[in-house]
Amino acid sequence: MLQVTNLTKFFPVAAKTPRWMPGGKQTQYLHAVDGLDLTIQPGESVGLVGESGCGKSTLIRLISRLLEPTAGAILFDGVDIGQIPVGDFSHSAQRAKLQMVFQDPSDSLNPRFTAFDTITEPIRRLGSKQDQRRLQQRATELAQQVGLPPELLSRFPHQLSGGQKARVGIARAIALNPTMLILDEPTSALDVSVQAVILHLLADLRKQMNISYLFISHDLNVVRLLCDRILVMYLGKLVETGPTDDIFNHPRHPYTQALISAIPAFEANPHRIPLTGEPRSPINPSPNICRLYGRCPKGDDGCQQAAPNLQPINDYHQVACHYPAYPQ
Ligand SMILES: Nc1ncnc2c1ncn2[C@@H]1O[C@H](COP(=O)(O)OP(=O)(O)OP(=O)(O)O)[C@@H](O)[C@H]1O
Repeated sequence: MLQVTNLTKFFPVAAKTPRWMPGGKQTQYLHAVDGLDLTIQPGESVGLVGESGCGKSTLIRLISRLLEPTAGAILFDGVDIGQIPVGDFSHSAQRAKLQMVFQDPSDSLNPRFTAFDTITEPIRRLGSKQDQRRLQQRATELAQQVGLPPELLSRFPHQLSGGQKARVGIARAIALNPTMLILDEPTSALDVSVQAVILHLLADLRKQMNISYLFISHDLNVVRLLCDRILVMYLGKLVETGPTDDIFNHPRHPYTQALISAIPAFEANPHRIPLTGEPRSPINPSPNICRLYGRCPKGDDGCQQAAPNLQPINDYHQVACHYPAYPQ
């Protein structure tokens, strides 16, 4: 269904070397996505997890052709969509089959569109031509499928609750019977009780429609509920992949272990490994975890001590790996 090979995105960042130094000012590159391979089978639900700044959004913007890759191929349903120019992709046949559900429904819905306009927009843009009565009928079917009362179809986003807006975004995404959905933290902006309802809706839709999911989340519990397999991303690379239960029960990579041990529990966990940005705990000093990746403006000494392999470049920390040799 989806096969990504050696996908790479480098962003140019301002060079730190002053112009007057030998060699002059050189452009350096931030390796947001760094030679990444992944495959998703038909009907499979795959979770992508990783800390803030590891490259998740860049990866999905590449797959959904919102960004041009530096290198690599993106094969979707046998077509190398990486070759379709970014401007043409939104009108292509592949776009109809590859849909997205975005993070915050309040931000992603057009405030000037009613729920009906939003849900039927992909049909009008990419589907077969349909009269208004048929569109109304399809919008009602979709609203029922996602649990949105059809009488709300005439409302604008500001007249809907967070959960209702999330349902509108999902109805829009499934309007053209896609084979794959990319879900970018679809429930992170919702309060916890609504989150659970929307996650169950997504699980049900997958069963009914046999759609593949690429599900991005910070929340491992959410991924556990919805995904067959997990990809763990760190500094632009996949550092571990495996069936969900294996990743939870036997995480192999130190970063995955840190992520899993950070899942909130009722009792304090003495073996918890601090994640990036957290103060190191006296119980587990965790010397190889960079606490400041992406946030340290000048590569400070504390950071150097916390991660001896760290090599600050410009305003970012670019490192091959903070961890000791890891058995692949
Ligand atoms: N257009 C850009 N130009 C330069 N750097 C960028 C650009 N977009 C993203 N980056 C950098 O690429 C890295 C990866 O960013 P990305 O948004 O993909 O991370 P993320 O894992 O999605 O983070 P979050 O979970 O916080 O959304 C970050 O260091 C970010 O600052």
